[in-house]
Amino acid sequence: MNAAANSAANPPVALTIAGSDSGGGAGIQADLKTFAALGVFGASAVTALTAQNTAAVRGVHPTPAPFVLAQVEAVLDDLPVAAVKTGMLATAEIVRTVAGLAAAGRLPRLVVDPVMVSSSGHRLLEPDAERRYVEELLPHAQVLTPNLREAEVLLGRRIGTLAEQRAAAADLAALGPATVVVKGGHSVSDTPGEAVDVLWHRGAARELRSRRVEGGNNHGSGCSFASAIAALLARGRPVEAAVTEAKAYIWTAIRGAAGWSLGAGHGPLDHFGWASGPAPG
Ligand SMILES: Nc1ncnc2c1ncn2[C@@H]1O[C@H](COP(=O)(O)OP(=O)(O)O)[C@@H](O)[C@H]1O
Ligand SMILES: Cc1ncc(COP(=O)(O)OP(=O)(O)O)c(N)n1
Repeated sequence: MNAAANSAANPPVALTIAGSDSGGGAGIQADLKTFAALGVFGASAVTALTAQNTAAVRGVHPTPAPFVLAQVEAVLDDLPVAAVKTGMLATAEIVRTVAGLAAAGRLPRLVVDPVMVSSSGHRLLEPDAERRYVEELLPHAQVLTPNLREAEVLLGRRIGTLAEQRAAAADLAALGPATVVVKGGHSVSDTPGEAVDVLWHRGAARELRSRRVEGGNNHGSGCSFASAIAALLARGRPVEAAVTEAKAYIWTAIRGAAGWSLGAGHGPLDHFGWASGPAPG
């Protein structure tokens, strides 16, 4: 079957290239839930197994890079993938493999979430893979979505204020991605009470502001935000609309889970709006 063809009767298809979170809150599990919630059929290539729950990452078992390639090619050779999201890439070899696919033009509407460290503090990317992101993968990203800490690593400098967050978005765009969102879930000092993301698009910075939801259930918020952007791109939204709608989606998902007590650590999100609709079961 021709992977580029998609009948009008079919749902849009998106692919996530990311790690598995056994706890179900982040990684491919969050990505596939987000795709489904936004009306997109999700395919996946698993870059690593993690033994993880809401409180800790207990172990990481990366996939050999050639097998990541085999998964991605199996999907691309068969399904009409309209957008791709990358998350935890784990090793320098996997970053190189994904960058090679992107350079060959095989990853449409590529959203890169440069996952490096979990909120529980565990490394999810080999340190020597950080340079490869900058040199090999970022030039092919359509949208880049670092959190503040990841933006600091990619640029090699501290980001402590909103002005610095805005400058970071511009400087990251200069590395190649057409659009950059520097996420503010881990707030800079001058935006208390708010989650302020900075969107760099078409040469200008814009702030996407929302009230900060208190309660601490935000495990997988970065994964789900990037997946929402990819899903909305797969549905044909222009980039700026996709990012704005993804911000609204993630706020609702975080707020919906604010009263949940799933797990002893940072709990997962309400991807399907269960808190505001009929309760499951
Ligand atoms: N407590 C919160 N209240 C509202 N929005 C939040 C909160 N935490 C994160 N967000 C939003 O969720 C998205 C993911 O951000 P962030 O948590 O910084 O990413 P990551 O999970 O990669 O660290 C962003 O749009 C951010 O503004
Ligand atoms: C397998 C896996 N991938 C990514 C993450 C990080 O998730 P993210 O949404 O970026 O942030 P936190 O949930 O860690 O705040 C992960 N933990 N596991």
